[in-house]
Amino acid sequence: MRIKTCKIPGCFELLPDVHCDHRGVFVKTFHEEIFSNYGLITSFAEEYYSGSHKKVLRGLHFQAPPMDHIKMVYCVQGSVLDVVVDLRVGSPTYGQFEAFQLSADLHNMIYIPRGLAHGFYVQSEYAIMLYKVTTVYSPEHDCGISWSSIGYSWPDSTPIISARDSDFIDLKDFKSPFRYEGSA
Ligand SMILES: Cc1cn([C@H]2C[C@H](O)[C@@H](COP(=O)(O)OP(=O)(O)O[C@H]3O[C@@H](C)C(=O)[C@@H](O)[C@H]3O)O2)c(=O)[nH]c1=O
Repeated sequence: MRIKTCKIPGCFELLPDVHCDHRGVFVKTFHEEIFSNYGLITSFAEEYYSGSHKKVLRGLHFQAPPMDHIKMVYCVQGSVLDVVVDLRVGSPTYGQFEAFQLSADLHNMIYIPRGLAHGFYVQSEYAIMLYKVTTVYSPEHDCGISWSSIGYSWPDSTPIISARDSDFIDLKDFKSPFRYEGSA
């Protein structure tokens, strides 16, 4: 597995080894010792996935403290534009976004530290996104900021979104509970 640092500190793009043969591919997405050697968290509390149609945009989501979490995401079917936003006050990239192409063909994964909002836009006919998170789902702490308020040029100005996602506050009006601590 190769680990690429990103613009936003504590965020990493993980590139697992891909074993191809006449049957298809074999990809290992988590290995405790490798993660530990890279200083990444090895204990996850939940894993889940979503399936979404083309033009769906989900996000931008995070869980507020004390239920904030590290999140690992990857696309096992289709392709998405995956976007994170740094909400950690004091971070050198506070308020900035970073976008990644994630796809089943690229086999890449994003390791997202606490204090970042996350979302994605589906470019393929259908996309399945898989997540590992370090704290359990807590509806009272499950929050978001408006996808259209972060200064990113999404490829679609009228994506398919949930009612909840359409009501989130703009980034500029958001009072962040997150503080940058110099690492993930
Ligand atoms: C996230 C989540 C949702 N749910 C429920 C709530 C709701 O009834 C249904 C769908 O929830 P949502 O609309 O929030 O699903 P979704 O918009 O797919 O939420 C996800 O979005 C992306 C961008 C993320 O980063 C994820 O962490 C997660 O927040 O599933 C759970 O039971 N457990 C969970 O962990």
